[in-house]
Amino acid sequence: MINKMQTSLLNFSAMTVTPYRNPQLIECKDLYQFLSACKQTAQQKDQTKIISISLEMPPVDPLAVMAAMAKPGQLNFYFEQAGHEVAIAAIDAVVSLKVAGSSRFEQAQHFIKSCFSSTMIAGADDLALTGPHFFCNFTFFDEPLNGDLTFPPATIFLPRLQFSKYKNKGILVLNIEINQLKNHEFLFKEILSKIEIIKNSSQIKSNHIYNSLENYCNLSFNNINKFKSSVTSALESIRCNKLNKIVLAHAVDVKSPAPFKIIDSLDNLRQRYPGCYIFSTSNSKGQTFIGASPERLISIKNQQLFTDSLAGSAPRGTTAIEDAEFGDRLLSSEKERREHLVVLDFITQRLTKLGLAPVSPQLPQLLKLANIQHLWTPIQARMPSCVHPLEIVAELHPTPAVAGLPRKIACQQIRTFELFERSLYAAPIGWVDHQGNSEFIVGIRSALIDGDRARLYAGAGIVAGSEPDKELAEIQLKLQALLKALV
Ligand SMILES: C=C(O[C@H]1C=CC=C(C(=O)O)[C@@H]1O)C(=O)O
Repeated sequence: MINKMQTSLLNFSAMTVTPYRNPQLIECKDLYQFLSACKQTAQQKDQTKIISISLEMPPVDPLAVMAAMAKPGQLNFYFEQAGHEVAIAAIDAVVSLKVAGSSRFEQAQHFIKSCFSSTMIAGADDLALTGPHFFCNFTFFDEPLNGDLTFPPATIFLPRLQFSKYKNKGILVLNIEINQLKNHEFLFKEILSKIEIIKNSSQIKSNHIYNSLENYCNLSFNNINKFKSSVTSALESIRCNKLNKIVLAHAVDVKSPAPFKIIDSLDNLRQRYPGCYIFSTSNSKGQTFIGASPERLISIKNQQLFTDSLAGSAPRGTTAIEDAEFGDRLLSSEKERREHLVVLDFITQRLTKLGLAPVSPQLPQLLKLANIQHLWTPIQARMPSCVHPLEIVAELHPTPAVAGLPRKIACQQIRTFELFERSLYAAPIGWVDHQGNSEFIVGIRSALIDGDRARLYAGAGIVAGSEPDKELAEIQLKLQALLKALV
């Protein structure tokens, strides 16, 4: 049976069971009784398949929890915004869906809705990031070329364990299949042991080793000329009015003397890029997609939608004066402003089409990251309750910040110009919760890690007036920034 110390650690006095949307509050004295109550309630509701229990915990680092608990062969997800003191680790799947094709966002939405309708939600509900969350990654294209299924076009999963930290609070969400409750004594012990592992997750020892390209065997830098010739051809399409804008990317393959360490690389990324969204998502075959993206596709909190137009770039200066000069030049460049406006107009139109009323400032601002600065316009809108977050994702992806305009022609040309599969590069990666909250980022400044090999991706927007050498310099800047953090 549960002992007194464990009971007090879990603070069950604040705990409630909320079956479906009919709040029926049941006070529990300890976890064991609580599980019995869940079992009984679930038996009464015969459609219940999953129980989601949220518990307040000490504010342990979710990356340390990931290091202690994630195993190869599982679906895993990590997400952190260091500047906003929020991080989430999602480990292993209770239920998952993998689909392809043009209806993938719709299928994902139906899957999530149907799972939520058979989930009993219990425990702490007055904290951020409680309750079940579905973690999703979608590839850039809805069908892979050459049957590349490293990551399927859509992967959606409900984790067995989700540990988040928001400011000074830790939140554990356990999602449990109902049949596990049959043996709730065993389950109870298992939960306690997980709680112990989380509490004892030792801190990540930051070693701040930053790499340079010399450390790696570079497998594919020679394609760099191909990138420049693609930019030249794309400029020709723009000149002939076939295209207004296209975003062309380049991939670099590197081989390290030893397997890449995902946790250490994520730790490096969060230290170096606190203003970015640090992420990793692992398939169950040993490959991980990792990155530090400055670009938010959507963030929905309490029915308020936030998104960004992010396009137009300049390097950071080495002195404050040089940095301000680069920033001023970026803000006043007609070419960069045009590249930016295409994205802003597109997002505004797409949201309006869905019945939203987006608002944004008149002029772009500068978003300054450690290695680069961008033109940035934040966009806000109230979310109607009838619109699902994935409808917004489906409508926006891919924006002209990563594809181009007209979107269909740009996407066709990307497939002919780029010699590699984009996979999760520049694609939506994020989560959806049971209350309509959601966060999706665009998977840029990213790499696919497979043992000792990494494929790094970076792209740049091409519009009339773009110069192949400058675009190449921009993507090299982006690639180097990521490469330095991979260890
Ligand atoms: C496509 C990428 O960046 C986009 C986001 C911000 C600025 C961009 C640019 O200035 O070209 C790109 O549109 C990338 O980094 O791979």
